[in-house]
Amino acid sequence: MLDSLGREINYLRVSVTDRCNLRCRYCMPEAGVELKPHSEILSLEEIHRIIKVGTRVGIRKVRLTGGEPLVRRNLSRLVQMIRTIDLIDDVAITTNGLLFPEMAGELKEAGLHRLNVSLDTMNPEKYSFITRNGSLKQALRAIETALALEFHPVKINTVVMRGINDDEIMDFCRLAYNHRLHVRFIEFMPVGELGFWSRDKVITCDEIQEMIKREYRLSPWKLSRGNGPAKSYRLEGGQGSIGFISPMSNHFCHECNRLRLTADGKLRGCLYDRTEIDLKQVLRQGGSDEEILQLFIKAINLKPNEHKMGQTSWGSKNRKMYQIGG
Ligand SMILES: Nc1nc2c(ncn2[C@@H]2O[C@H](COP(=O)(O)OP(=O)(O)OP(=O)(O)O)[C@@H](O)[C@H]2O)c(=O)[nH]1
Ligand SMILES: C[S@@+](CC[C@H](N)C(=O)[O-])C[C@H]1O[C@@H](n2cnc3c(N)ncnc32)[C@H](O)[C@@H]1O
Ligand code: SF4
Ligand code: SF4
Repeated sequence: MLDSLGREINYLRVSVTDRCNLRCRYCMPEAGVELKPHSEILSLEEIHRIIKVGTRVGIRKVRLTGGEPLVRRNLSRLVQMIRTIDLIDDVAITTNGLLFPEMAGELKEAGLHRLNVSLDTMNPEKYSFITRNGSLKQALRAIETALALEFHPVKINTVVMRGINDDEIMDFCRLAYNHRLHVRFIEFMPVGELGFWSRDKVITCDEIQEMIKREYRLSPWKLSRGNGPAKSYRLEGGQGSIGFISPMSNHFCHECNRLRLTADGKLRGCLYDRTEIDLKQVLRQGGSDEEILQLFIKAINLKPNEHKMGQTSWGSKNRKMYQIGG
């Protein structure tokens, strides 16, 4: 379905849990995280039903995210259930990867098409610092496993933060040059856990690209699956590719194609905008598919034209990134 700006909405990002096995500094507080009780979280059947109704407004692509999607019990079963919906042609997850090696086989069998692994550094101490105690070794094993099982494409999400990991930009390029990986450099957004964000930590994608161009020739590139908000390039002569996600310096709201479903059943038209539509209440009161469909249409009609990251602050009332799914 087209929204009021003529944007075709065909992508649903589903947060399957607000729990996580890491505590990244920019995303979650170290302690005192208020988690929703299980009864408030959508069941697999509820998620499946919502996605199925979503196909009637044109949803074709689903991403499972969180919190950490791999900590959700029976995630593979959910993938399998989503794959039974004929009109959905792309099922992906965004994950920190730590639990992936043990689950990779069952996810592949369930029909998962592809995954994006978040990795901000390849230095073990820094990884442990950013994630508050995560093991880099485990995250790297996830990437190796994904390549070995021939998930394609395997994307790496790297949030670039000045003074934290900007000295590793060329290392990430080398990773993409030497392996069949797609590394995306993401501008640091003032969303989520703002204590760690500051304007001077933001590095624009233009700056990053300038740096890379001194060493590599880039040619524009389109991936076979999932060309979300990233502008992608092949590194000439290399095996993989790189991409840039620039929500701060050059936002992509005019071509935004997505809705978000929170783990507790709220539909959001925008990562930044606080407006939410309660699907769970309608579902649990015995609402019909037609009623759910109308709420999808309402969410699409309420989608803002663009975010206001530069002008309004995130505010303590907004949800955290782990509650929305990134
Ligand atoms: N501002 C903004 N940032 C987004 C949006 N979607 C994703 N991002 C950010 O981009 C990064 C990568 O997101 P992913 O979860 O990998 O999803 P994607 O880029 O849509 O994935 P592909 O389908 O593989 O292209 C994350 O850091 C997100 O927070 C969005 O709609 N708006
Ligand atoms: C919230 S996480 C959820 C999925 C999974 N736990 C993971 O880390 O991949 C989704 C993505 O949002 C990104 N993210 C979180 N906070 C961000 C911020 N302030 N700016 C840019 N990206 C952010 C993370 O790096 C991650 O790639
Ligand atoms: S970015 Fe992902 S892995 Fe890190 S705390 Fe947030 S939800 Fe967890
Ligand atoms: S900030 Fe909102 S409108 Fe802009 S791309 Fe992201 S979700 Fe879409």
